[in-house]
Amino acid sequence: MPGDDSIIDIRNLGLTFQTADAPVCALSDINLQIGAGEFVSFIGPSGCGKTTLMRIIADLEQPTAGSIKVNGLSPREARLQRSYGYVFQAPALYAWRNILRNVTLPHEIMGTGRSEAERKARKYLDLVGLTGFEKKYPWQLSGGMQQRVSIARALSFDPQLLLMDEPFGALDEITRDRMNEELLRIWAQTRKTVIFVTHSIDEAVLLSTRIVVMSARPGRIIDVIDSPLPADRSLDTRETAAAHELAHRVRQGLRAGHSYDGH
Ligand SMILES: Nc1ncnc2c1ncn2[C@@H]1O[C@H](COP(=O)(O)OP(=O)(O)OP(=O)(O)O)[C@@H](O)[C@H]1O
Repeated sequence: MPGDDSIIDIRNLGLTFQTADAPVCALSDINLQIGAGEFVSFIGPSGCGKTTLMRIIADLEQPTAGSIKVNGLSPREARLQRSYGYVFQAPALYAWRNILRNVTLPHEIMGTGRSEAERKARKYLDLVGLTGFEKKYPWQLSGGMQQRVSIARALSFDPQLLLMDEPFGALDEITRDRMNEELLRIWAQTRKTVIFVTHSIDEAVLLSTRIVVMSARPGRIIDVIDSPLPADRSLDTRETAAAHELAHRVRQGLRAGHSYDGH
């Protein structure tokens, strides 16, 4: 269990959006600590606040209750220190820049010298298996490959923490399986702390060391499950009895969470 060295420390956190008609309570009473090297997935019904929670961690939204620390810092300080990389559902690549230049862009903005930016970009493109594609443009790559570029870009600052918001949600199942394998490999190699949002029970089971099950709006934590699966995993791990049991518990949590729906 993570202690004071938590990468993420969330206490009694809530967020209510003030909208024109009525306040929208997106998150309520969230408590969670995440330690270094964990792979934590958030799973829950649409609209339960998963993206909002990621956005709070990334300093893109401000909580209206409670507190949050990222790497021991406020989200704003953590953002300024580039403590995390963010991978969105869509790859968000620039069509007019080739793959190498897409990864070097944030470094250029930060004022990193060109050769250093390229060295980093090449290193992380290699890690995600895209050596040889540096000169291609995004439209010349498949969806899975484009998402690998955005993972390389997120990793290229060598952040301790990787935030991934349904990164493979738009991919077909076969590509998604391959990306899951890739991510297992990258995680084993880099030991980043990963926070991962998904709608897929299979994906959460395969990848996570902990699974956080959330209820329908207002998003609350229904269950936090430590994975009993071995560290060394492959797609076949999903077929084991332990994985089936884990999936069953996630499903039960999701079902219980739905009873909050409509209050
Ligand atoms: N800026 C905003 N103003 C008002 N309401 C918002 C705002 N952003 C999000 N919401 C609402 O807060 C709730 C949580 O949204 P969020 O996108 O975090 O859910 P989610 O769990 O990520 O959903 P999905 O799985 O569909 O991506 C939703 O009901 C959404 O409509």
